[in-house]
Amino acid sequence: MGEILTSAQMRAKERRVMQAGEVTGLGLMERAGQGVLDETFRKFPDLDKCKAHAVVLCGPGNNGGDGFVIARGLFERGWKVEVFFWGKAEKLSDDARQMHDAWAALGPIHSMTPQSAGQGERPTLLFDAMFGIGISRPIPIECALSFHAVCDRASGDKKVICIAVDCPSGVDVDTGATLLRDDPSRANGDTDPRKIAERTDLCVTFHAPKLGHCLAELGRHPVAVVDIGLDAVPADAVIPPDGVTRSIPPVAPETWLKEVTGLGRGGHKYTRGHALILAGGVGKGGAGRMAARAALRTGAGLVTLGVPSEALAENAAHLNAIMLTEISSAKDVSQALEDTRLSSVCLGPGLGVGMETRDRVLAVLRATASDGRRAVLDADALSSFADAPEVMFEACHENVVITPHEGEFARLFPDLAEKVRISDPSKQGLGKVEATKLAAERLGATVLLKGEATVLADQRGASAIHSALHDRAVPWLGTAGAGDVLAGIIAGLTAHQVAATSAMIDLAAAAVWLHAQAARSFGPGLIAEDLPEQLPKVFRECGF
Ligand SMILES: NC(=O)C1=CN([C@@H]2O[C@H](COP(=O)(O)OP(=O)(O)OC[C@H]3O[C@@H](n4cnc5c(N)ncnc54)[C@H](OP(=O)(O)O)[C@@H]3O)[C@@H](O)[C@H]2O)[C@@H](O)CC1
Ligand SMILES: Nc1ncnc2c1ncn2[C@@H]1O[C@H](COP(=O)(O)OP(=O)(O)O)[C@@H](O)[C@H]1O
Ligand SMILES: [K+]
Repeated sequence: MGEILTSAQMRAKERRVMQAGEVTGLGLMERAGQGVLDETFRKFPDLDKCKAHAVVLCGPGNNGGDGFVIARGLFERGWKVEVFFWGKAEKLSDDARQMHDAWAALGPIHSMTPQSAGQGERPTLLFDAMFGIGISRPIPIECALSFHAVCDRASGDKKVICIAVDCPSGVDVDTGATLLRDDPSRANGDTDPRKIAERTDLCVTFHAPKLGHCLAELGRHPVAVVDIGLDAVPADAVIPPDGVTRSIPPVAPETWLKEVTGLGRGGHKYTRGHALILAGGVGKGGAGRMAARAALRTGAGLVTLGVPSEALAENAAHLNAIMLTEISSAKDVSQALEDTRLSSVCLGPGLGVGMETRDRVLAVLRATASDGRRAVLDADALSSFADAPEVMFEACHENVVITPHEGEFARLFPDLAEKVRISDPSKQGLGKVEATKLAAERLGATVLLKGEATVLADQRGASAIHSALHDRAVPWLGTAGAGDVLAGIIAGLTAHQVAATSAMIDLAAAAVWLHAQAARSFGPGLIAEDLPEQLPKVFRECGF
């Protein structure tokens, strides 16, 4: 599908499809509940053959409605099913009420308390259908305790397999954060709602992943997406295309990569572009050299490393295909960029924090402001503006991408970073995606916020997430210099003439994918130098 939705977008979509008469709320709920079962048995095929024991915890909203469908589906398969309900039947929505009543005709509904839920034998499966995308405040402590009481029942010693319906209860799917109570002393041990996500083995969501599913905070369980028939109405009939956060990689990464980057097309070295990478002084050139090598391996026709005069000898001893030039000041930067064959510039890695770097950044931004050339600002190029970020914001333009990690992001956007730490949306907390979008708007350029989940946003409101979680996890990418290589890959991709028509955010997203793919392909033991050398294999596998 390739789209990642917010809870509001999901609801808008659901409403639109129902208005179109394509499906009823009851029909959606039935498909949702059955879909959870299908995905559960796909993930745990051995359970499909047995008639085991399950507990379903149902909440007061439509998430609970899905739970009653799940209970009925399991009962019809011959399972022993216990249902606990937190809420009042008369307050349920019509759809959830009907599902409640349909279950009530088959089996008892127990009131959910930690005491009642803790009785009896440990089940094979526990379905958490307490709260889904409608959560607006931290979940009741009794619900959290009931969940754990089932997992920890004294009778039996097997691990209970926990399935989250739509999301682990208590998680805000727009941010991936768990809503916490004000009083931290009441959020310890099993009363800490984050523990539910930690114990979750599989989360089954509907139609499309939500933002929170793609961000690391939600937990490390796999997420399955089931089709509940909402594709009858195209997404952009409901939400403008730029409003939907895209998932990187999309469904067909190779085709996407070719379209966005133009890689694999013909041309000579000048049409493949010339990237200029600025590196630091004596003994500080490694980061810049790695970025330069990544740019060359990514397909820039030429790459020049610009270093201060005193570092020329050191760098000359390290370089062959990469050219070397002296760039000792902001004036040298401006002069170098008078050569318009230089089609992309990358600066930051190893450059040093201070006024000199700041001046070089401003020289690059001035030189590229109106001629379509691209600039990548990373590391020290960003930290040098910690005292005066607005100076950088003022000079940035749509052909710039900044690639901060969370620390660098906080230096430039301290107010946004602070709000990301607040988990309660009623206190103006922000998710990582929303914060990145606001940062990009402020900057007037593309922001690439790195991490396990890398979030990208641009000045037009477009956004994307590359989620290195679950089957795409590459923890070994957390190695010194990996970010320098990413900056170089972007410089390499954006240097290319055929990439001139692609939006910066798309090229940066392609770079993030190539970077992670190179790390996946190399495997554990990876060091940053290995990344550029792994790119040819990745390109071959993509059919270039
Ligand atoms: N949308 C779709 O496309 C589809 C949605 N489907 C399913 O519906 C789910 C969304 O349902 P939902 O909107 O009813 O919200 P849900 O997550 O059940 O929780 C809200 C309820 O909890 C209550 N409540 C909240 N916080 C509380 C607290 N701390 N303590 C106590 N109560 C609290 C809140 O009460 P209120 O805030 O109004 O007082 C309300 O009653 C979704 O996740 C998916 O599973 C599928 O069936 C098919 C397609
Ligand atoms: N656990 C992880 N899983 C996936 N990617 C990671 C992980 N840790 C780090 N990365 C990626 O590695 C890179 C690290 O960049 P950065 O923090 O700038 O490192 P450095 O400054 O050492 O180059 C980023 O692209 C980031 O997304
Ligand atoms: K849930």
